[in-house]
Amino acid sequence: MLTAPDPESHVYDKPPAHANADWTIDQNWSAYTAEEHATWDTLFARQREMLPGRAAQAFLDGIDILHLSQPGIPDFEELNRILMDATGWQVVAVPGLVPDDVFFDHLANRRFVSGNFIRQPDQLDYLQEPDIFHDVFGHVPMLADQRFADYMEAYGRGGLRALKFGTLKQLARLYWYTVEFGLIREPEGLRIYGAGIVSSYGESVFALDNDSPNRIMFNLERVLRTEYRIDDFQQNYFVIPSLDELLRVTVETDFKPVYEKIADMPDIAIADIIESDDVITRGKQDHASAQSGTAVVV
Ligand SMILES: C[C@H](O)[C@H](O)[C@H]1CNc2nc(N)[nH]c(=O)c2N1
Ligand SMILES: N[C@@H](Cc1ccccc1)C(=O)O
Ligand SMILES: [Fe+2]
Repeated sequence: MLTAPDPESHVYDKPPAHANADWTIDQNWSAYTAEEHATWDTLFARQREMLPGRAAQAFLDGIDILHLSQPGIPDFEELNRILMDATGWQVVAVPGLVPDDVFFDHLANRRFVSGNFIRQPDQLDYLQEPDIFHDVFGHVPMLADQRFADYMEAYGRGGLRALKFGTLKQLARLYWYTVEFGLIREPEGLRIYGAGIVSSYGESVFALDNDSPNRIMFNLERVLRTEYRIDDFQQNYFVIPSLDELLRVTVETDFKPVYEKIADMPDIAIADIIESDDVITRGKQDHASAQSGTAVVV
């Protein structure tokens, strides 16, 4: 069984005994039970029904290129043969959240880290930490796209730089609002490509159709300054005009002067709209205001 009975059990401060020095472990694919494979199939079937007309073209292409519609939890050995061939990326298993420098180093070397455990059948809709469904179904299809593959590698290098500059908080917001919760404008309309959206049944509808969140055209400085919440659907989504444009303003831009410029500027609160915003939808924010309790803001 590769399950997560206790969320705490997947957070470590040094590699656990069964892990390698770079925190990777064996996926141990043959240990998945029939029930665990069935959980993957249930999640997959639900999402694939949702995604036509919602997911970005690059994401849909990735599902096909990687043969992800085969039943059962993917075996990384098989998946990596195709992924390596497509873009030179690999998926490696880790026991849970790994430290920032380890995470960035893997990305910079075209290795995407994935949890090897899958959520329990009573956690289909919500999970605190990334399991293999989020990590593989959510993230890996985009890695079959050459442009996104280059973006993620450059992000890893950028992460190692940000650690030196003390700007991790700002750079992590870029990951959040693109890799995890990004929207893209395609000829037929807005589409989702962020892994946190595409792997979520509820958010894949909410992010596009609900009138609660803001949808704002992507602007680098703006995103680096914007707080985010980790406990509920997002209150802001940022829309990139294309993957080429995302690469132009990130991979081809030196962030050092950007970090210096925004160092003196205030952070932007989660749902605020600022004057320079190119707003697509001004959200009513009724979903957020209906929730009790305070948001966990980062
Ligand atoms: C910004 C920071 O590096 C980021 O949150 C990292 C930390 N460690 C991680 N570890 C795993 N396994 N997966 C992740 O997505 C991350 N994210
Ligand atoms: N170009 C950025 C790094 C980066 C690349 C791609 C995505 C995100 C960040 C820097 O100079 O630090
Ligand atoms: Fe993720």
